[in-house]
Amino acid sequence: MQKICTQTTTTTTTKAAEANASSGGGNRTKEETASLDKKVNRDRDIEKGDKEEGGEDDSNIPKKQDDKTPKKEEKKKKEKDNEKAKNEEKKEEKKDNDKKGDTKSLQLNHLPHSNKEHVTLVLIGHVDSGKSTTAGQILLSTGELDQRTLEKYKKEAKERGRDGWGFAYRTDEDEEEKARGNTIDCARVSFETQNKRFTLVDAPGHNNYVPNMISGAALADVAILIVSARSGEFEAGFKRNGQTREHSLLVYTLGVSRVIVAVNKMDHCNWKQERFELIKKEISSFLKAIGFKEQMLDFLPVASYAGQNIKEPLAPEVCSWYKGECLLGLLDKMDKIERWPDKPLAISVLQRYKGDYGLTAIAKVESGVVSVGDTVVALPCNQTGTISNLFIENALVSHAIAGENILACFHARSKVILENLTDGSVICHPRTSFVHVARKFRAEVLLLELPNILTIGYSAMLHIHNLAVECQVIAIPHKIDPKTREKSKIPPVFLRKRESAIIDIEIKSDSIPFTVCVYYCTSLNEILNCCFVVNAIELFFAFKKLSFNRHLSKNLNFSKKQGKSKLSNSYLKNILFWLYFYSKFVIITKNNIAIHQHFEKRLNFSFESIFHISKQNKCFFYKKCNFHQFSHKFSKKI
Ligand SMILES: Nc1nc2c(ncn2[C@@H]2O[C@H](COP(=O)(O)OP(=O)(O)OP(=O)(O)O)[C@@H](O)[C@H]2O)c(=O)[nH]1
Repeated sequence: MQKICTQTTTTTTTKAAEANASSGGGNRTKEETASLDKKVNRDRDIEKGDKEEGGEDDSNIPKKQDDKTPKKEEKKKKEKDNEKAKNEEKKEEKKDNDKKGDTKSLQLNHLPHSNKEHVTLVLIGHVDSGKSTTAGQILLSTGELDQRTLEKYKKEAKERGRDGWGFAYRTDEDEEEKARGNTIDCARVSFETQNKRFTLVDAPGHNNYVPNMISGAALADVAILIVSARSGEFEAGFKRNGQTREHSLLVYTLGVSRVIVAVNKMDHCNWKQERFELIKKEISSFLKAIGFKEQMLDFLPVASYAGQNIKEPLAPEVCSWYKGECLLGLLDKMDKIERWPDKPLAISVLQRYKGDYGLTAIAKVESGVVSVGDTVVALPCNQTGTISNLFIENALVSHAIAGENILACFHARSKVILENLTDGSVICHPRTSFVHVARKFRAEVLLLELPNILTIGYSAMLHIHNLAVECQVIAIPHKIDPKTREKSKIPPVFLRKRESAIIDIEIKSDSIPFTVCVYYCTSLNEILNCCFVVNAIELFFAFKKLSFNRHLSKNLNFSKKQGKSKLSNSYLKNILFWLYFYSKFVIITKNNIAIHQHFEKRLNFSFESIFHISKQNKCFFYKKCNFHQFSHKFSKKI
């Protein structure tokens, strides 16, 4: 899963970074080109340094003025000397930086568009509902795709016998994707509206590529759910195992709270209001049942292929009953996403590579601010490094705040190395008290659509951010009464569908430990208040609550009986767990061999710690305690 996704993002982002690095061609925006030109010119100035001493830079100082008065001449001379000294300084600094692989002196202080809020969107929905077409149409409407290129795509699609797939070729660039007419990997593109900047992730809709979709959606803020209004297509996507349902569950558990439902292909039903209302009613009640709040849902009819209701409101002769915003209008007017720029730094790493700027992480700033020159620590490898360069949308920046998707480059002298900066790692400032590495944790779960039962011993894969690790349910200390919310005193032997319980999870010993950022919130309920989802075939279950309990050792209540579960392994099939970390969930899937092997290759860490929690000033602070101490206490209790 991760491998495939890596390729896509690396090709888009790496290429861009490399293009910048070499100051070569590439698909840059005007601002990027301007900033790079600036940088190159400055480089040249510095290189020329000595030569300019000979008076070549006098062209900037009109000679006539110099001759006017001796005072002025003196002043000019002084200025010139100062400039020379500055050039010398810059030259030295640059030499030094070049040696270190650091280009701090070349940084831009601000992005040209930094006053606009950045939002990451993910396009989700059943296969062929029109996600890629919508992405193409959005890019065309915002000037990120030109008509000529689109015509080329359309022609190519026609030649391949896929007339109508032209728009999709903007994001489905891969040969296989074009040949199949399906998105396989998540593609990332950027666009801007009047008030906002967006990164748009086009996720695959096909059932086979759900892991790719999870990876792509892991860092999204808002989802655009594309539902086809075409007769039979909506029904197929919305049936029990359809991806309209599955993707909605996934994004919810990945922490997305806002969904824009675009009912697409309205041209197929002649813009009939009844069809739209029926779809709206069904999807709305389903999304609310998952846990989305009504006020966070928007519905609009569109016909992406013709670009109707994407950039411009609908003409009355096309559709007289819809009076709301068009898609780009809705996106532009969306409420600000809550961010934590003033909290400690936490950057989740999507992927990493070694490029012209050295070790580079493709990442998202989840909280805090990161600046060029910052000393940071990567977890779980616990290796330090210095940020030498930061890129946002291919532009060099001096800092990046919460919410931004970045390329973070490490100084050549950094201790952190490529092999250890695994996907899903978290970068934070050293000695931060809220990012931790763990092997064990406790969570409250609600089991939805569980065909059989759940007992101690479930083996599964845990996904957090972009990381997947193997884990196991090691205890079910309490069942929770759905009405009173009281915890049972006796540990249940097993759990059934729709039951809620406290369970303890352990990361398997040969697996990479995972890094947990505990986001700040105003009350414990806030951190714990979430919903959870279960899918019938996949047998998902969700951790409703994450509670790194202060008295974990006291509360833990392993039962020897439970340990000797009579249930056979046949029950332990394809599980997906969801664990919520404020706005982030962890997903656990069982028997995902590809992921397992992928991680096994690089698993050589051994962090053993659990959390203790205390509450101070409306924030949560965690102290690590040694796992062995914990086990000791625990075994004493037994
Ligand atoms: N009539 C009509 N067809 C559309 C519309 N939007 C998309 N299509 C067609 O639907 C088909 C699938 O579109 P895609 O954009 O590839 O669908 P997708 O959801 O990205 O597909 P996957 O990524 O493979 O899940 C193409 O033939 C499009 O031309 C629309 O508004 N009206």
